Amino acid sequence: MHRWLASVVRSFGPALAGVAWALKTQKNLQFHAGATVLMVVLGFWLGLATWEWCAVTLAAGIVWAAELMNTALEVLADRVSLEREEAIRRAKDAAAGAVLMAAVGALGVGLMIFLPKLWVLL
Ligand SMILES: Nc1ncnc2c1ncn2[C@@H]1O[C@H](COP(=O)(O)OP(=O)(O)OP(=O)(O)O)[C@@H](O)[C@H]1O
Repeated sequence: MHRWLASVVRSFGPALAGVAWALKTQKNLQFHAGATVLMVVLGFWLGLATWEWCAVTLAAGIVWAAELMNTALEVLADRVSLEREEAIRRAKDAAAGAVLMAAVGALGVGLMIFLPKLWVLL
């Protein structure tokens, strides 16, 4: 149990370094970070219910995960070849598509939760 816990904690180091590196270098992730901060501020201001926090947290987490996986795939693809390759184009496009789908889902969740509350206030 103690060894298992120690290895779990040790694996946080590289994982956090990966997030930090991606945040420093990837403009899209910086945009997601800004959107996440805005979401949290708005959430506290509007007093979201627990289930609403669950929905927006899950939606934001999926977008972060998709963007980080997209970044990982881009790094690996560029390591494989910097030449124009059909397979690399398809792989990068599919990974970018995953981010797009996650972002569309998150936008839908955000609109459904935040819009009615903002509407009442305005
Ligand atoms: N080696 C390649 N061969 C063929 N097409 C490529 C190649 N590299 C990039 N592309 C095309 O250019 C697009 C953008 O790829 P790029 O690696 O520049 O991502 P990016 O602009 O950094 O994307 P993101 O904004 O998600 O970080 C890809 O989706 C793909 O269509």
